[in-house]
Amino acid sequence: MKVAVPKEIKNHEYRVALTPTGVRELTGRGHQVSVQAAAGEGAGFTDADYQAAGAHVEADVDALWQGAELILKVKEPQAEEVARLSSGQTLFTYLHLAAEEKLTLGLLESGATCIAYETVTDSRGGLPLLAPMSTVAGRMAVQAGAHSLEKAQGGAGVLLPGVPGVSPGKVTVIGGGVVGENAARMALGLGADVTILDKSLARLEVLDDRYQGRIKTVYSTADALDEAVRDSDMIVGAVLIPGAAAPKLITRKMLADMQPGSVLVDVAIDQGGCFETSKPTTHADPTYIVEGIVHYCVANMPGAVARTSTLGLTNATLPFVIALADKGWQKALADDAHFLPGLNVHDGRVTYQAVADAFGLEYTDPASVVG
Ligand SMILES: NC(=O)C1=CN([C@@H]2O[C@H](COP(=O)(O)OP(=O)(O)OC[C@H]3O[C@@H](n4cnc5c(N)ncnc54)[C@H](O)[C@@H]3O)[C@@H](O)[C@H]2O)C=CC1
Ligand SMILES: CC(=O)C(=O)O
Ligand SMILES: [Mg+2]
Repeated sequence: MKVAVPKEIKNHEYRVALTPTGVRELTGRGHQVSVQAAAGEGAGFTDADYQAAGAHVEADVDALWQGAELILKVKEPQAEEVARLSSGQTLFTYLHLAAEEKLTLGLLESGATCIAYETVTDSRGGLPLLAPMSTVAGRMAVQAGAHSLEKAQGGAGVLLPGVPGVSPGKVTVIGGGVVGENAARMALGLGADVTILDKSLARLEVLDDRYQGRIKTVYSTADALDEAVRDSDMIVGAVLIPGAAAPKLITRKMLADMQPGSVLVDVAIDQGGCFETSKPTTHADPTYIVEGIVHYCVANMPGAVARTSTLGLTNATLPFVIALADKGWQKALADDAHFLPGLNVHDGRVTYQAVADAFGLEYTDPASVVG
């Protein structure tokens, strides 16, 4: 199969979808891999590394896209990438469609087959291609939030660990999944006073058992959210309803109850964000202030630590990439009930229920298109 790896073009996105190690796995199976010139640079891989693994390094971006059957990316396609996609091509990347109507319509119009990393499942109820980047983003969330608490960033001037004789800062994490647990671990490591809210009692039980009371767990209700808003120096938004737009859990009105200079870190921004006042920001300009509250809403947080993130992401995606290249998308998805929910769009049809629901579009069962 002809596989193409474009250079990512989203603002400050330095990850790459395939490493030289991945290229070697594919070329060893007889596939042809083209990698855009400098695609791996930000993650520490040179064109020569890719060539040594058997890739063709392509400087002409038009030729790269036009010659591809399978396109591997990291971030959701930007407008100029959507314009390059055509019917008969398969795209495998993060999509986050429920938060992006224009992108959804563009992919439908392209006629391409679009498989999302973030809706592939596993036998333990997890999201194996989201989890590595959620781990990164959760760990980064507290670094970013702690920096945002500094006065020069508009923050309240709170140092999370406190000092002897001064209480630590309070961090509340809403959603105790992969992002939430990793954020909580970092905050705990810094010496903050940490609480996790979740709607899943089973998940709170796991966290309580794992952290033995060092992290407080609270069942998420409107009352619990009101209390979190009044008490927290930092709130991390880490909820997910797979494939769907995030619920708005903190409204603009609730910001008035927060201490000025408190910080909201909305990691769930890639699914639309879980705070009413969130809007996507970039690494170039990551924060803004609403009602005195600092908002950090970067939708591609792991891109800033591209070396670690690329290695973590590609460890998880490579087996699926190999299946797509070896078998073609139809058989790869038909053979694996956990890969099948990755299919979001095929030949002008939406094949993921939550995306169809988000925009009132017709839903097609993915099982019906894989034959
Ligand atoms: N901004 C960025 O760069 C990145 C963003 N993300 C995003 O972070 C979000 C969280 O991802 P994961 O932790 O992997 O998901 P997850 O599925 O592991 O965890 C989500 C948790 O939210 C809980 N939840 C759902 N609705 C809730 C509610 N109303 N109140 C409280 N808890 C609720 C669930 O029970 C679950 O425990 C996703 O939107 C993901 O796409 C992930 C990586 C990078
Ligand atoms: C999950 C995601 O959107 C990211 O890693 O950028
Ligand atoms: Mg994202």
